[in-house]
Amino acid sequence: MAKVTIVGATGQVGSYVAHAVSQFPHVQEMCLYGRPGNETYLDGLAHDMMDSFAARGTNTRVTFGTTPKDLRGSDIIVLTSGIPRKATQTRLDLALENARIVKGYAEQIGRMAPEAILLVVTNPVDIMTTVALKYSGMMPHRVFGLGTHLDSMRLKACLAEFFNVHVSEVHTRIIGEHGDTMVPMWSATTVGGIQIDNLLGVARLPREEMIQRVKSSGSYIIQAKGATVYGPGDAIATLTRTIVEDENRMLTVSTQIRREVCGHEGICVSVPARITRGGVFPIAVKFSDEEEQMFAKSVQLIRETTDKVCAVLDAESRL
Ligand SMILES: NC(=O)c1ccc[n+]([C@@H]2O[C@H](COP(=O)([O-])OP(=O)(O)OC[C@H]3O[C@@H](n4cnc5c(N)ncnc54)[C@H](O)[C@@H]3O)[C@@H](O)[C@H]2O)c1
Ligand SMILES: O=C(O)C[C@H](O)C(=O)O
Repeated sequence: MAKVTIVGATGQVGSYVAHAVSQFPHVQEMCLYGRPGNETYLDGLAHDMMDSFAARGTNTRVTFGTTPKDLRGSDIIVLTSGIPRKATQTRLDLALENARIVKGYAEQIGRMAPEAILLVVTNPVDIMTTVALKYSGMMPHRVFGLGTHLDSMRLKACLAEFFNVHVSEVHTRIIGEHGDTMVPMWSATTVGGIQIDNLLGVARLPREEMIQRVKSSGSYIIQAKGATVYGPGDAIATLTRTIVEDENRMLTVSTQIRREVCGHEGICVSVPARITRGGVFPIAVKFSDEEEQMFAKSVQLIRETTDKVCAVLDAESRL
């Protein structure tokens, strides 16, 4: 049984995730965590969720908190606090402002719940995952980011539509940055268990167009309705369930890589990783030459931005 805490529960993504995750049988307590001053909102949210659970027959206990001691006893913490981008911005535009928010929460979590597993959602997620890892002082396998799991699901939806099959027939993965330098792993893409290059219809597959659609999906949805909620929310819920129920799945999430991935190390970026109740562990994989080159560019961009952001945070801490 597990206590799951959603930091940023007053936000659009946080509140949806809290509701979605509470349905899983092993979630005993759902703690809605927010900033001091938001107690009334959080209490209202807790009551609204309890009504929903009564209607659905869910037995999860809902609590809320705004002070660090409320984080104690958490098995999984999902960090969604931060500014969302406007349709005209890139995720990288949010880096410094959100890094300050993530640093503050990471320090609290590192003090109050160092044994929890921390799932970072705040954008730009790869950079925020390194910030969370660094300032929480937690073990690398206990801190990971949503990364390209959402992008992989978006590509899966495009492929299912193109091949006119149920989504469960499609397996595909995207690695690298949750952003413009993301890398589709066509080498690991199958439909009905068949590698796509062996499918006769594949010649017509508009690969570049599909990847552009995945890359622009977030900004398209933000422009149309203000925020992406259900896509990320259910991607986060899947990852949380994978941990709580110890499903031992291999998914692409942002995790600190060591030299096992193309010789890069010391940065959080999405690669295939084993996700268990004990934590998240990157897997040594051989990529195609093209994937490896594209992945190197993605790592370089993330590293440059992460270094800049951490230098500012460190300078501010010394003031
Ligand atoms: N990684 C992904 O795929 C993904 C998907 C969706 C959203 N996101 C990111 O998640 C974050 C939240 O998105 P949202 O749509 O829920 O936004 P939202 O505006 O609805 O919610 C923001 C949350 O952050 C909190 N917050 C804002 N400023 C804060 C501060 N200075 N200190 C502490 N808390 C603060 C708010 O109280 C609220 O709980 C954004 O950074 C967004 O880009 C990431
Ligand atoms: O695009 C965004 O800013 C939100 C999120 O990263 C997404 O891809 O839905």
